Amino acid sequence: MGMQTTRESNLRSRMLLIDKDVDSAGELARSALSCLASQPEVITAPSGRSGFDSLRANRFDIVVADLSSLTDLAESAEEAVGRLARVSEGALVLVLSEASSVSAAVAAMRGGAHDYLAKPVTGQAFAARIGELAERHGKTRALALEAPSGAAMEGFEAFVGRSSAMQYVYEQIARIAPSMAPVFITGESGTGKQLCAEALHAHGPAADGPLVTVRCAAMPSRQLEAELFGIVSDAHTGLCEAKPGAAELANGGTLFVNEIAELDLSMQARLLRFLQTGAVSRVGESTSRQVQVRVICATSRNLMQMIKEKAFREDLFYRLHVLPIHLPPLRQRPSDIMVLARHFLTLYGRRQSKMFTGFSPDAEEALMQRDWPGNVGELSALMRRVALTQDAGIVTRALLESCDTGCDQPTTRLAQRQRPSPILPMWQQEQRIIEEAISAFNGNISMAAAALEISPSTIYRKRQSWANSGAA
Ligand SMILES: Nc1ncnc2c1ncn2[C@@H]1O[C@H](COP(=O)(O)OP(=O)(O)OP(=O)(O)O)[C@@H](O)[C@H]1O
Repeated sequence: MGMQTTRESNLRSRMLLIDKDVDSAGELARSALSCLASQPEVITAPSGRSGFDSLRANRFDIVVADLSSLTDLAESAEEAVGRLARVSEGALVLVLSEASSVSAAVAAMRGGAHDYLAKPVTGQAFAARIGELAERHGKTRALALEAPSGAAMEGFEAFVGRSSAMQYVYEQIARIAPSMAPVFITGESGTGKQLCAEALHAHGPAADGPLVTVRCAAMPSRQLEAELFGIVSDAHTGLCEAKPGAAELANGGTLFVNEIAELDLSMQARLLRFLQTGAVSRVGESTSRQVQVRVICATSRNLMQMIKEKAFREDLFYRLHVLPIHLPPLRQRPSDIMVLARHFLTLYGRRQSKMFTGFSPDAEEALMQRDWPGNVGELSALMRRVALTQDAGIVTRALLESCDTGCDQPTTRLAQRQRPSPILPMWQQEQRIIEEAISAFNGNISMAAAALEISPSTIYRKRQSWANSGAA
């Protein structure tokens, strides 16, 4: 049997589904795609070889292949997936397998698959995985995939955003909030780490207690110690006033230590002792008092690298890194950009008693093209300036550019899109970053992968594809 088209072809992206059981595969695709706002055209192929032929003849955006249907393509699963991946030309490759075996997953990833999913798969899980993959590989726009329309949450607590990456964050927060165990939030500056701590606290067992935040950046160690653990008054000089620290004030609630990487080694030792004993003693005090707090900490820095450089204690890291949450940068969830831009424009407009009706198409295009190194914080600041500068109505690109002068990252300003040359191809930059990480960890791929926040199998897969293309 040849190819079957299961949807009409006036749609933007195309998916190839290779499965010997074309009927159930088609059924899976139909139920999965009905969850997506924009539905790709689905072509099914009953064997590896027919799928391979379709890939050679047509361009696809997504390839989904059942591993057991590829046996006519090559003897080993790795080789079969490799052959498909090589003719897929930039498509996302997702491999399905009946058995959730580690070897099948490893073979698929080594062959060049972007991800692996064990069967049976529900339509919703399938759609969510494709959405995640598209986000991770920056293909959301190309694939015109949006988060599931019915199921997606517009936001969560103070978070705004309905991308699949943020759906995953909301789900993680809801899942881990009820525990008292420490949470470790990672994410670039402006991705919402403070909001995440607030949402965790609001949904946690200590929600009735206080949430006390300490921001460790740019504070002298002595002051930070007093800030965290409190201080007694100096009886001799009378210069300082007694005050409780954040750990004490958070008793019965949550202590949020933001920018934890800024703690020096002596403060790290002090925090570790506190986590081990639950006892707080103020600076200058010989006694201590017991407190009950949930600890959340956050960083935008690479702690694995700091541990390697002996700038951060490994034992403290593992004590804190119990429930990790990663907040994705805005550039990896482009479907949130305009949602957030409208949200902030309305918010700041209202504060100025101004009514904005939206953005001109070229303004939208400019916002969508920007990299947002300062993430949501940067977008929020830009919208605040727009609301202050313009009276009301439509926001144009020219206005955005004029408001962009105060941007912290001048190289990304809307008016200055041209980058320094030469620009290396993405794969070469990626190869350099990955190889540098591997050598920084003396060839230890697991540690390099952890530092880069990707899976080891991604590194293996990429190295394999560079070797195949002669780039290694
Ligand atoms: N998804 C979101 N929805 C709405 N507002 C957001 C979102 N993410 C971040 N913000 C807003 O962006 C700003 C920066 O967020 P926040 O301070 O939580 O980031 P952060 O990761 O803690 O940044 P930093 O590391 O710079 O402190 C805040 O005003 C926050 O309210």
